[in-house]
Amino acid sequence: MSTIVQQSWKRCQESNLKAWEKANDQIISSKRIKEIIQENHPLIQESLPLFNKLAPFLLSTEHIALLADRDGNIIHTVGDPVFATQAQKVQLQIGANWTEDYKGTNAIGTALIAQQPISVQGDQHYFLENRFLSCSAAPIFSPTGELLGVVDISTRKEYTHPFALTIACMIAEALQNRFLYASAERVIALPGSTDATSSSGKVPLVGLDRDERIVGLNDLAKQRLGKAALGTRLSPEQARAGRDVQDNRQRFWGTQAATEAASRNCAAAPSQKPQPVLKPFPRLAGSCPLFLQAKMLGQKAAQVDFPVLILGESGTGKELFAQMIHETGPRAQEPFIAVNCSAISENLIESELFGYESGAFTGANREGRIGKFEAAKKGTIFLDEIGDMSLRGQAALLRVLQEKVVTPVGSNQSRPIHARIIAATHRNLPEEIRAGRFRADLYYRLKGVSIHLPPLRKRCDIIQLAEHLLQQIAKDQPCVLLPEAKAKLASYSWPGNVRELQGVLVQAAFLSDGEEIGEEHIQLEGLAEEAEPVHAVPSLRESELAAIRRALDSSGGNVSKAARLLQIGRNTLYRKMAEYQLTVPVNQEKP
Ligand SMILES: Nc1ncnc2c1ncn2[C@@H]1O[C@H](COP(=O)(O)OP(=O)(O)OP(=O)(O)O)[C@@H](O)[C@H]1O
Repeated sequence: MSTIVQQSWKRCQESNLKAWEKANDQIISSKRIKEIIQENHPLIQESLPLFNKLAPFLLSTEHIALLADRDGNIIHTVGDPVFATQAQKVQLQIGANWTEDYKGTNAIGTALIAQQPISVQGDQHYFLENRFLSCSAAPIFSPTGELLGVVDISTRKEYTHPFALTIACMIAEALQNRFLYASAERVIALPGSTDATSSSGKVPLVGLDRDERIVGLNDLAKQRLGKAALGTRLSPEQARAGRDVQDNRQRFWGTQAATEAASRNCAAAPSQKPQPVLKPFPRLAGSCPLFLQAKMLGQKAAQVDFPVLILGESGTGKELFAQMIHETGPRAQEPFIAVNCSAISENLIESELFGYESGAFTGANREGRIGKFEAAKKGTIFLDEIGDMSLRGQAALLRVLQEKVVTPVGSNQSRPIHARIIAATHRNLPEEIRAGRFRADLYYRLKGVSIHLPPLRKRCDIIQLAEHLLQQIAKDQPCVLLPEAKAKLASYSWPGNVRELQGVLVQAAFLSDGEEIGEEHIQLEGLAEEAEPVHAVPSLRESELAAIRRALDSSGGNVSKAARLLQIGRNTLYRKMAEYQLTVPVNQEKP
């Protein structure tokens, strides 16, 4: 174990965290997540292009990349949905806090404290439940040296990759450079940057303001000049010898991919290529970060021709999503043909998909019929419920994907196909593959880009979505949701997702017979009482109270120690204890 990890374990033990117990698994409230995302807007803004560039490479590798703010809150993730689902079981997801206080030794929390890049592998995690993970994190600093957050790459411990830490460091460094470019009038590379340092792709960069004062340094420049150089002027010799690089930042990226990302997204670079314009998905409503993340992937997928696999529970909007990808892409003028694979009987699947010749089988149309692939022409074929397709159908489909031709039943002439393929399923395909019900080779062919649509119960924008749907339902007579109705909608678990919400709202609009929808008009399936509260998110006050109780427990009533654990001042803690009417037993109270 590295010293950093050992020190972290010691901190966890001193804080009385029990490795075998469940780690604190609170997810912050959706309102607070929105605030945190707002507060970290520049960090997210700068990170998005890098994360988006990385995302396709993570897709089939069971890796995810995460961005956490300086307080350890996860604010953005991309990567393989299969691993993302496993990671969610230990709250490695947006809205969770991964500081050591909550999650013990882990890459995000420990990198924040150590302020250094770190890998935490399997058993090095403090909590037993996290020991299936392998995580590598690198802190992100502003050009003036403040800690802004952490980039983390995580996977299962069996898939540990030695480059994960390097990639996390590269992203953190790239982000730092982006901030430097954004904050400085001019950026120069210090002399000597073409020697030994350049082989590592690193260059000492100095950001200068209009008066030629140093306003930012990257790590290497900080090592050279010292942090005290901030606010001073470079010596005339240094300034003369420095190379102006404001327009050449792509040199500082180690990889071609990163180079492209840099040149595409660097706001200040005159040589900037235009950003690919992502077209809006007009009919898809929602503002939840989980949903927006999926939407952004969909918008990007619309611009390219890769196969797309949309995953999500029934009623989450998979078909509508596929339509949006089609309608906003270059094939929009061509047909969109949806096929429900679960509704076609096994022996008709070939004739449905590939067509048949006249007299191919009893009951067939006399003239024959073209199949769905040909009907889609140069448009999109949407294979819904692909997880329910028979193994025979899968074998036939795989052949078509490999050979790009179809042979109608009863014919020996194959015909080329040109349609783009989007598939969707509510099933867990890796599990289906393990059970022998789905072909792995077909899965990998279909999942060029996989997009996971969150179930409604995990979304924090239910009310916004409800209001959007209501507008569509009651076009002529606008309806308003009263606060109690909103509360009822927000506290239901929505097993039928958006489709169920739509149905409930149609009924509510009908029952209310007027402009206002009250609680009594919202008729749920009677599951509400059993259902977990949506998101199981405690309020901010509840979380704060729980954190304070826990800190006091861990510190055995020592208020100073509890305040340190909470990273607040002792007086603040006393004030909050008074506010929550918390007392420490007299015999336990220590200064
Ligand atoms: N984000 C959204 N904004 C507006 N309407 C939505 C959204 N998501 C889903 N819907 C609506 O919800 C209904 C169900 O969506 P859709 O049929 O696309 O779901 P699905 O996941 O394909 O369902 P299934 O798996 O059962 O086929 C549709 O009427 C769709 O228009």
